[in-house]
Amino acid sequence: MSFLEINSLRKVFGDTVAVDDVSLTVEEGDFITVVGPSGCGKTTTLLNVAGLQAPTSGSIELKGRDLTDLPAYKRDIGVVFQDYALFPHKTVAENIAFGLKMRGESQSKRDEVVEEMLSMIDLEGYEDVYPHQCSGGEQQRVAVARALAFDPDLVLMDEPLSNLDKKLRQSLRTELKRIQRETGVTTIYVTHNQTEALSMGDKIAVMNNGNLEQFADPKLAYEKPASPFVANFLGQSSRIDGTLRTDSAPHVQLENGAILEVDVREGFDDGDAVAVFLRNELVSVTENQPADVNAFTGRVAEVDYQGRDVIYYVTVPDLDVTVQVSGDGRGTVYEAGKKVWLSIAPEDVIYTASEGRTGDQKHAAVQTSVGAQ
Ligand SMILES: Nc1ncnc2c1ncn2[C@@H]1O[C@H](COP(=O)(O)OP(=O)(O)OP(=O)(O)O)[C@@H](O)[C@H]1O
Repeated sequence: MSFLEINSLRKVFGDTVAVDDVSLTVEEGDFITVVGPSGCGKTTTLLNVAGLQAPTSGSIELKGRDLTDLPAYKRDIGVVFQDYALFPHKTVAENIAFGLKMRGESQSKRDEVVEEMLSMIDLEGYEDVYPHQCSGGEQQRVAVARALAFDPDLVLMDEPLSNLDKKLRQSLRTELKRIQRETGVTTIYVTHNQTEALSMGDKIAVMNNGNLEQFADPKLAYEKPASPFVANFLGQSSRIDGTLRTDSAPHVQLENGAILEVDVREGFDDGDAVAVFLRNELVSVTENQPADVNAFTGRVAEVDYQGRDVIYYVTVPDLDVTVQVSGDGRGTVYEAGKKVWLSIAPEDVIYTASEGRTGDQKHAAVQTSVGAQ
């Protein structure tokens, strides 16, 4: 039995299937990130776990207890939602102590916990301050403290950092991870930001269209995606379709006859239709022909200089696609029209079982990921 078990969760609103069929098991102390494009069912999943919505079907068990008929306030679950604002007319201390007060804890116990929480979120001395006197980042830290103060079994966070600027979001990410490590509280964290999901999660759940596409260690999901959707969603890459050949030099045979050497992935057989994803940071771009096996010549079609990095869109006739690659912005920056060589090591070539091709995919070879920030 796992700490949290979500079994075949389904939630339908009229004609809309918000969550189709999601099953997920979470171990105690884990920090799980849930990521996926807008409307894929992340928030609905969380609301059902929190008890703020009732599932159409399926069940949720926490510590072996079926939560289905348990109201939200009896679930021992702390929530931090993007629009779940602090109580504006209560001080920071009163906000943090709210759950404890509801439980009938004494004033001295509440004061003790508030002090402990304020120290944890680095806001000592903020007891009597009101939310409107706090910055956005401070308010979110107070919201986290409020969710943790009553020592919940589980904490659910829905895009808690999305209203903050990039720099603050990065520092709060680190802080949230530290707080979670210190408290050891099992946490489910929803975001549409892939970097956040990969960097924060002990495990990452990738959702699409109300379903769970992959639930795995972030590195595994990034390097061995379970589906073309996951490969495309986690990271920037260019897609090419072909057929896997697992003879002496394993390779993917592309439709135009070109060959990309690859490592063989467990579970794949000779003749499988595969979708190859060239991660833009794993493709090298050079002026001279490299000695590597997977080397292709092409022409720079577009240059996107970003300071430290430079992104090139290189048209490669042999691969029949425009490949997106990142180069070093600090060195020589190639101009549009320049002839260059692209190469990628066989072990860096990512592929998944192809979901069946449509005519559109061939022409949409440059796949930028959705929602990257
Ligand atoms: N109360 C509701 N009534 C009707 N439809 C809803 C309701 N809540 C969600 N939906 C629909 O269910 C689907 C999933 O929504 P949900 O909010 O769970 O997605 P999400 O992945 O959290 O999206 P976002 O990242 O934009 O917050 C969407 O199509 C949404 O419009």
